[in-house]
Amino acid sequence: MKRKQEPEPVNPSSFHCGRTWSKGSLIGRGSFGSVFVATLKKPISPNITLPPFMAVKSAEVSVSGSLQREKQVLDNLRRCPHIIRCFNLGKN
Ligand SMILES: Nc1ncnc2c1ncn2[C@@H]1O[C@H](COP(=O)(O)OP(=O)(O)OP(=O)(O)O)[C@@H](O)[C@H]1O
Repeated sequence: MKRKQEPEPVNPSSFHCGRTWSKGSLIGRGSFGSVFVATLKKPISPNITLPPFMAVKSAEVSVSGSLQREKQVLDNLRRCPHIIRCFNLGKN
């Protein structure tokens, strides 16, 4: 059986709010952050395909450790088709 090709990691320095994507309306709030619609403005590179609409979680720097752990869990589960992919983690 052929294994699905690993998605290329997104370079954090090229994933900018305002340049690469723009923040839209609030979708919901969780224990340590708020989630907004994110709309892709322009492709990062021809090799990396991002969806036209994504969800972006915004939180205070004080809880950035929790976001990092959440990304780690999502990265570990990236081959599961039922788990969302975390494209990037960054400061704005
Ligand atoms: N990838 C996503 N796509 C669409 N909606 C999302 C996505 N992630 C989160 N949401 C929405 O935003 C809300 C808040 O999400 P968040 O991950 O911050 O917290 P939670 O997982 O619901 O709760 P908690 O942080 O307490 O575990 C969710 O309940 C959901 O409605």
